[in-house]
Amino acid sequence: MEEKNSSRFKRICVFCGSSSGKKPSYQEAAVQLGKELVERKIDLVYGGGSVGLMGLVSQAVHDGGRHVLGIIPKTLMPREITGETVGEVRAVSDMHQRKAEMARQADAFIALPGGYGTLEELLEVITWAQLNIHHKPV
Ligand SMILES: CC(C)=CCNc1ncnc2c1ncn2[C@@H]1O[C@H](COP(=O)(O)O)[C@@H](O)[C@H]1O
Repeated sequence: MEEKNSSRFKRICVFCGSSSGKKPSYQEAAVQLGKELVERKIDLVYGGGSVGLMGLVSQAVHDGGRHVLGIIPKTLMPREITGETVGEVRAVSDMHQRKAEMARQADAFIALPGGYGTLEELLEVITWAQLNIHHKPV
């Protein structure tokens, strides 16, 4: 069978909810996106949580054997990590550093459903693109 890759993206940043959301379709989409990244041989960078949609997408990518890089402020660890996280977890000092590091590590950005946090992260990378701070697809 022909392989789906080779994507021009090595690692994609996914922004998504720290909760699972109201509709099962959100959870399905998170798992489906994770599998799609695996199929295209793309690694993941994300906010590092094990909760909600963040947990689902990171688990799917990790289960498929791709590298998962989670970037999380130390202070958020008790709140957004329950049990084990998958892949590599990098602790940073604050939210700004987290977003900067996620943006630096990614070749492109994808947002799934989420709350204010997801919206804020997405809008930041959109405005950074508008300001020519980066030229990565959102
Ligand atoms: C309204 C506003 C601009 C608030 C600023 N607040 C935030 N800024 C940046 N990241 C956040 C903020 N709130 C939550 N996050 C992060 O965004 C991720 C998704 O959160 P959410 O479930 O979509 O929520 C979580 O990892 C969370 O730590």
